[in-house]
Amino acid sequence: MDGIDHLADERNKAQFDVDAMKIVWAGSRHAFEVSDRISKLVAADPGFRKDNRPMLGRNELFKNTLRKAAYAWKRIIELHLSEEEAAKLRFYVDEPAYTDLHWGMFVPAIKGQGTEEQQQKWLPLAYKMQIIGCYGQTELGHGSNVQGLETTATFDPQTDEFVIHSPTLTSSKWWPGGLGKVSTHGVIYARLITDGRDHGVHGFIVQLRSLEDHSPLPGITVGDIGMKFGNGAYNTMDNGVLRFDHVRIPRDQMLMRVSQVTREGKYMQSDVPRQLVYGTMVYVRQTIVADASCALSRAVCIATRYSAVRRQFGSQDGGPESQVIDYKTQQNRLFPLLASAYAFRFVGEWLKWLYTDVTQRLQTNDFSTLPEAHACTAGLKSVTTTATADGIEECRKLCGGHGYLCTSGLPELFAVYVPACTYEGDNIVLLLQVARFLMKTVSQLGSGKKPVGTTSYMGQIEHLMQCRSNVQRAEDWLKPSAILEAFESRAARMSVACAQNLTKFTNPEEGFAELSADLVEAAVAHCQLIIVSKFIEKLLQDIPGKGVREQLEALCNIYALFLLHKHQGDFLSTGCITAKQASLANDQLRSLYSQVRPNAIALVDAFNYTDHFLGSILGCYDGNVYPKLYEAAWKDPLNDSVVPEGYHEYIRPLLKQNLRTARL
Ligand SMILES: CCCCCCCCCCCCCCCCCCCC(=O)SCCNC(=O)CCNC(=O)[C@H](O)C(C)(C)COP(=O)(O)OP(=O)(O)OC[C@H]1O[C@@H](n2cnc3c(N)ncnc32)[C@H](O)[C@@H]1OP(=O)(O)O
Ligand SMILES: Cc1cc2nc3c(=O)[nH]c(=O)nc-3n(C[C@H](O)[C@H](O)[C@H](O)COP(=O)(O)OP(=O)(O)OC[C@H]3O[C@@H](n4cnc5c(N)ncnc54)[C@H](O)[C@@H]3O)c2cc1C
Repeated sequence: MDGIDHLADERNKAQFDVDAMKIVWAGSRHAFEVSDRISKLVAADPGFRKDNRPMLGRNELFKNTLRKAAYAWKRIIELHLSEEEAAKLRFYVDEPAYTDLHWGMFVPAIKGQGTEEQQQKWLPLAYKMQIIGCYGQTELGHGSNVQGLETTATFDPQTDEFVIHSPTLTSSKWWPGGLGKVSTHGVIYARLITDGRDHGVHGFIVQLRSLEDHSPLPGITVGDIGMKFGNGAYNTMDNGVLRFDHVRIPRDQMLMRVSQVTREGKYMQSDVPRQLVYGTMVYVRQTIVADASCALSRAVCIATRYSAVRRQFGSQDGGPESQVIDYKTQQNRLFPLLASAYAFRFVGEWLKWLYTDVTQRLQTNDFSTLPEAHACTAGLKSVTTTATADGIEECRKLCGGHGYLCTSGLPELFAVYVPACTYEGDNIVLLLQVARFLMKTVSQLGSGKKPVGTTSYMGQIEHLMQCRSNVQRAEDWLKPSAILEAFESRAARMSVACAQNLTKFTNPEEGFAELSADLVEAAVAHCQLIIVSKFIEKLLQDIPGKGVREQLEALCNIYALFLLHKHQGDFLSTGCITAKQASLANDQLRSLYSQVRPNAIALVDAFNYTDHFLGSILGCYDGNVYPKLYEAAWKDPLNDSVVPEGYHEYIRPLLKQNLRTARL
């Protein structure tokens, strides 16, 4: 606007090489270059404008999303973008659309659960978008309890077909994204019934709409489920409702990698575990963890830049007031979120590696690491999305009143992000899955079976049950070994306490239900340990760039000590640390805030977000907030006329009536 960088002084304070940190954040130089190029391409293209979203009505908003999705696809083809580049384009376009479910769930479901033959038939059509698919699992009556789904797929040996049917209102499919108005096909989950026997839930490819005129096929009732939380936000997505009235599909449209139905109607299971039917969810949960760091870093970037611009109180001799970022209370709320964004980035990287490893093993029929992959994706999805949703709202509050304006970008970011705590598995339900995994691990400790992977710390259970932290000075908390021991012993003791309490119940399921709140806390402790330890492992790698390692060490320590402070009840009640040590951790935390303070703006610059992507006046790169806020206000449609519409109908009569009353 005025061409001046109002944050230049802040940028000059940085004690590290920001460009090198950008590469660490992106994951590699190549990833940085792709991300940088595609983000600029999207930002420069008026076809991807998004600032008007909160003002649009649903129909207009949705049509605009359809236009953008088609335009994005056109650009992907024209520019010959690779899959990696296309995925980045989707990310920077920053608008939930049916394509997310097509590429993110429909295609992976066919890849993971379809036979070679089925993949060869369906994937080329899906890759060219000649068919568009959704993931139809959840029903009006059942979401979390997948085994409770009611839709049926009954094999008819006469015709070699399955009959897909919604027997009750509650069996209506409800929520699938892309289903409401767009999808031509869906991977639909239904109870497989052959010869009167129920074999549980399986996936089927079902055509929903005509490829000629888009009308629903006979027997199919389909539509959108209605407006969701917030303006704009997730309302660009057509989450749908769907009912089947005895819809027939050929037998070969059952996804048959895990189990098969023969021409004669015989049900057969491969030697792959039935849990692979849930494989698409494992894949998406892993992507959601990586996405958490993106959403949180975006909110933190806005709040950090604005906190450096915003001044309140503390003016001396007529000088400027204090930057709000210098208040310790602001730092105590903001810097742990900054540290969390980095922590989630690195754990997301690691989880991607774990997922790739499991997928490779599955291809060679090695299923041994599947339970851990399930527990890690479920638990980390839960912990990172909860912290991110809460963190975005905290960032809004950190921006004071202006954070409540749509032009801050934060209300829409919150509204679009918060369903991540529910979709792809309710966060509490997922933590209970982690708890089951932990209880199994604890129960096997005496059996000689060595715990591996993320539970390998349980291998030193005797030590972890009795060790006492040897921290004596605040600086001792900077030692990774001190942090790891505290987090490992807290997690181990909480799990063991739950396992011991469970033995008091004769019926283990009853005990599990009764103790579920404690079990969820144990699962959180375990997941937080994973995040802390993966951050520490990241620091063991070669990290080039002046001062970059030092900044990451400070952020890692902030993340760990902030958690220790927040959950000190756990650490104290399990006897892992003393009250004095908890207090020393807090002293160290304050000193780390002072260390990060001069680097704060550079640490958020390292995310390399364009102003277009941030979509926030408060977070704009040049920090020139006030003129932009002032100018944007005048662009609001309410200011199109000086006297508002409705004045003659509703304001003037009131004023006139008051005049008459006053005269009386
Ligand atoms: C050209 C390119 C363009 C590029 C564009 C790119 C765009 C990409 C964008 C991608 C982003 C994608 C965005 C997606 C947006 C999200 C949309 C949201 C979609 C959804 O919400 S889909 C619906 C999700 N639903 C759920 O998550 C339901 C939650 N419930 C469950 O998962 C299960 O029912 C639950 C809770 C696990 C219980 O199941 P149940 O069978 O009753 O289980 P048990 O407890 O009895 O367990 C049995 C046994 O199985 C193990 N188990 C359970 N789940 C799994 C699993 N997933 N994997 C492996 N194992 C599993 C469990 O541990 C038990 O094991 P035991 O050994 O103990 O027997
Ligand atoms: C924006 C959005 C997009 C979605 N997209 C899709 C999609 O594309 N495809 C699809 O199939 N589905 C989709 N879903 C559905 C989503 O996967 C489910 O909503 C989710 O799995 C949660 O299930 P539920 O709604 O049945 O919640 P419920 O299970 O009914 O949860 C209600 C409450 O009960 C609690 N609860 C449930 N079970 C237990 C338990 N065993 N122990 C303790 N507490 C429990 C939960 O913690 C929660 O507090 C989407 C949902 C949303 C919000």
